[in-house]
This record gives sequence, C-alpha cells and structure tokens, in this order.
Amino acid sequence: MYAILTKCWRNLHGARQLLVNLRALHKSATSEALGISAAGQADMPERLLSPNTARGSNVEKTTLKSLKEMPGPSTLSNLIEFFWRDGFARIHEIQLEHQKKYGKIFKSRFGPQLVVSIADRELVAQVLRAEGVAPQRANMESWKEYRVMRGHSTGLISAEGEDWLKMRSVLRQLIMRPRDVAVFSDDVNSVVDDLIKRLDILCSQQPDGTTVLNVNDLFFKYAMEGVAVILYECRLGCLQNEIPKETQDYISALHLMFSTFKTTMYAGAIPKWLRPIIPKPWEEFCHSWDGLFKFSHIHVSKRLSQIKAQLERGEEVKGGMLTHLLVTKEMTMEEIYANVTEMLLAGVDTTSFTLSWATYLLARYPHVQQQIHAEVEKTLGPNTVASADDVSQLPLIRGLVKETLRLFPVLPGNGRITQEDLVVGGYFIPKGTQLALCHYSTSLDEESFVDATDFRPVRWVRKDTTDHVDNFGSIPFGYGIRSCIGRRIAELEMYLGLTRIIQKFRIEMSPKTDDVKAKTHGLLCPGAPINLKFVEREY
Ligand code: HEM
Repeated sequence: MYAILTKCWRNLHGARQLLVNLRALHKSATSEALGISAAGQADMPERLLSPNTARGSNVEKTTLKSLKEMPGPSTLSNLIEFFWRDGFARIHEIQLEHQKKYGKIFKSRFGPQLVVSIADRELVAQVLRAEGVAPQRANMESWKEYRVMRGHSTGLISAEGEDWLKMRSVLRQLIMRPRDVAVFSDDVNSVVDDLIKRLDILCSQQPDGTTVLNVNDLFFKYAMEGVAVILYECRLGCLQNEIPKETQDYISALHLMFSTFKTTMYAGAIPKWLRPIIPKPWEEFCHSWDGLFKFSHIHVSKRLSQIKAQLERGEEVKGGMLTHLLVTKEMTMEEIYANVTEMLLAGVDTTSFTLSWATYLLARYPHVQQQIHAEVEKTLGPNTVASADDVSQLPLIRGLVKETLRLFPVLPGNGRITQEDLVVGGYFIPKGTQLALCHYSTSLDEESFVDATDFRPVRWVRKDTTDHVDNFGSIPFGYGIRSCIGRRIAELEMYLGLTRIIQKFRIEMSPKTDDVKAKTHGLLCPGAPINLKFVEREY
C-alpha cells in the first residue's frame, strides 16, 4: 500500500535484520525454558546472547537485554502523571517527554499492565514489518463483552484472529485502493456543495460576514455526511438547517461516547465485580453503543428494503459497498451492522479534526496557502469542480493532508500486542506484550523531518517518479495488513473538501483565535475552538 522511500528502505532493511523471531532461531530455546510467562509479564532471568552469536556466526556479538533492564517511569510517577496532572489529555506531550528522558524504547506500568513504548521510526518499522497475518491492536474485551451481551457481531476494530481476517478480506476488496473509492467522487462532491452552502450561511450569521466559529462543528457534520453517503448510500441531512431527529440522536450517542471518554475507558479497566458499586462507566459505555448500533440498523434496513423492492420490480440493483455486502451475502447481517457501525465511529472525528487543523494551519501560514491556491487555480481554474481523477494533479493538496497529519496525527499513538517473541532495539520482548507505537514523537523527530515543527506540505511532493517521500516517522493511517481500512475514503473527503474551500475562499485567522494547542481526548484534537475567517476570493 505504501511505497517506501528507497533511501528509507535501505535503513529499514538493515534494521530489519535485528528484529529476530526468537522462536525461529532458537527452536530449542522456548519461552518456558527462558522463564517467560505466556502473558509476557516476566522478564528473562539472565542476559542472553543474541541469536547471531548463538548460531556461532562471526557477526559482532551483541547482548540481549531483558524488560527488567528497560528504562521507564515508575508506576507511582505514572499514576501521578495521569490521575493527578491529567496526563490523559497530554498523552502526546508525555510521549515527547518520555522519549527525551528514556530514549527510543521504554516501559511503563499501569497497574498490572506493562506497556513497552517505541518512539523511533526504525524500530516502529521493524515491528510493523514483522507482523503476522492477523495483528492484534489492543485488548478489546469490553467491546466484545458488550457485543456478546446484545447478540451483535464484532466489526473490524473489535474483531480478532479468523473473524477479523474473514471480514477484512471482504472489505479490503471494496475500499482499500484509491480507484475503489474514486467511484464515490460525485457523491462526495454533492456533500462538498452542501458544505460550502453551510459555510456561507454560517459566515452570514456573523457581524463581519466572514467568520465561522468553531470550525470543527462544521467539519464534523461534513465528515459524518461524507462517510455516510459511502457507508449507507444515503444522505443524513447533517448539513441542513434542521438536522433530522434520528441523525441528531446518533450525534448525541457519538458525543456521549467521546465526552465520557475517560469514564468509558474505565468501563474496560474496572473489574466486573466492581460494576455494582461503580456502575456509571459500564452503563454509559453500553448506552452509547446502543445508540450507534441502532442508527446502523435503521440505515442498513432502509437500503435492504430498497434493494428488495427493486428486485421485486425486476430492476437491476446498482450501488456501492453496502449494496455489494447485502447482495453478495459475503458477510452475515450482524457482521454488516457491526462493520458499518464501527466504520462510522472511526470515520467522523478523525476526518473532522484533520480538516480543522488543515484550515487552521493554512490560516497561520498564508504563504503556504498562497502556494497551494496557485496550484489549485492553475489546475482547475476558479470554477472547475475537482474529481478524484484530478487529485493526482494536485500534489500540494495531498501534501497538505500529509503534513497536517504529521503535525497533528489524529491517533498520536497506536498499539500492538506481540504475537511472537521479538527482539526490538536490543530488548527481548515476550509474546503477549502490549506495545505502544509513539507516532506523535516520531512525527516530530528532526532525524526524519528537517525543521520538524515547521508546516511544509511541499516536503511531501515528489520531484519525479523515482523520488519517494514516504517515511515511517509519519504513518497516520498505520501500516500494513491492519492499517486504516477507511484511509482512501477519508482522503477523498479531505482532498475534495479542501480543494473547493481553497478555490473559493482565502482562509484567515480570526482575532477570536490565538495559538490553539492540541489535547488528547482519545484522539488528538484542538484544545480550544478554532475560529476562522473565510474571505470569498475574487477572480
Ligand atoms: C483522517 C482520517 C483517519 C485517520 C488518521 C485514521 C487512522 C487510523 C489508524 C491509525 C488506524 C489504526 C491502524 C493500525 O492499527 O495500524 C485506523 C484503523 C481503522 N480505521 Fe481509520 N482513520 C481515519 C479515517 C477513517 C475512516 C473515514 C474510516 C471509515 C470509513 C476508518 C475506519 C477504520 C477502521 C474500521 C479501522 C480498523 C481497521 C482494522 O482493524 O482492520 N478510518 N484508522
């Protein structure tokens, strides 16, 4: 999926030699023999020689270190950081602080849970390149428990192993490549039309006629409408003056999920026996999921009825992903409900936060905006509506999205539970260990990105076809077989939305907005409302 920078590949390939599957190399030295528990919590009892040495090669001798030897903050300092200093809102900053203090790889303990953090692009690349057929991101027990309780299936985010593999292989055929989603170009553009109309209305409601307060509200509605037109093959009315009630109910359920993020996070962390005493987190968690599943039921059932009616009339049934799933029955109805529910959940805030940051950065860096506008004007003129096919002619629009996601990766960190014993950065990491891949700190690493805190979309533009500028320092959609399945949908929405906005308006900072810092609230989001001016361009 990602073309890897040739230069980068050489580095990575070298580094990859270090990542050794101990099982393969030490056939006789099992984890048990090394005193490593299945859950991966125990450390090696003593220092081991590296596999190369063990095999008697003349490769330079290196020594494997155990998790015990890995640096990291103490449990107490972690507790203070997170519960006393509200570290949950600063997870991204803590990544940077810990990387500075403890280096490229460090461990943290959250009660019984040990987490190994990896804050180096080459080590991240090693881990992701060595993944098996069905990587696991995190412990999803509370998500699974809710689904079992209600008789729902798991979807791509919550499923594991065979179940995940089966659903992923169906969905990846439908939406993983840019050309798969290019067919939705007209549908997305009809949503962009409504975005621009809504933007005009919001501006007209302000005394200066140009300001939009809290742009994320607008982009949230755009992202929801945009993803739904693809997932449900219908319009929801998010950008209308009067939002339909069922859509409004869904938005409330989604807001509940995120506003109670901390409490719902505890829904998984609080042991079951404590639920009668502290019931709120689990109740809120179930309540918001009920709302999300209900919404998918309504819209999937609507599409199913339409298809049945078309078939009864003897008409040909045409449609997108949902129609394909309903007609081919490659998934059960429960699997379809669960997947569209999880995709809608994953596809709204991620895209809207990125659009908010992109427009904020354009306002803060007018000379960059000018460059991008020049490209759009040259390619499309003032009025041509961009389609998916035009995107290849707009490298700076693609660079804008990449650079925004580098500076503000919506998922500042990602997780993996190791499915084999691994050696990473000279440490022995037993199977079953929770890894945290620190994308925020690798994105801001000067070794990967010169003047890393500068906003420079042009750094992603290729000089020619042999020049690749992908970089494991910034992989905002993840990498490999478990990467974001909605990447191409999100990109299409963002490319078409941003191109039209830049074509039509000059974006400026509003005096009501100063420097907006990021905060982590599950996702990396603006820490304060972003208010911007959209001044209509004169051609
Ligand atoms: C700017 C927008 C988005 C960003 C930055 C983003 C980022 C990510 C990341 C980092 C992951 C984890 C990948 C991994 O573990 O390697 C992920 C997973 C996922 N994303 Fe996205 N995402 C975005 C938009 C979307 C959209 C629009 C959808 C749905 C249409 C979506 C659906 C999913 C799903 C279902 C998964 C789980 C995939 C699996 O486990 O197989 N995402 N996303």
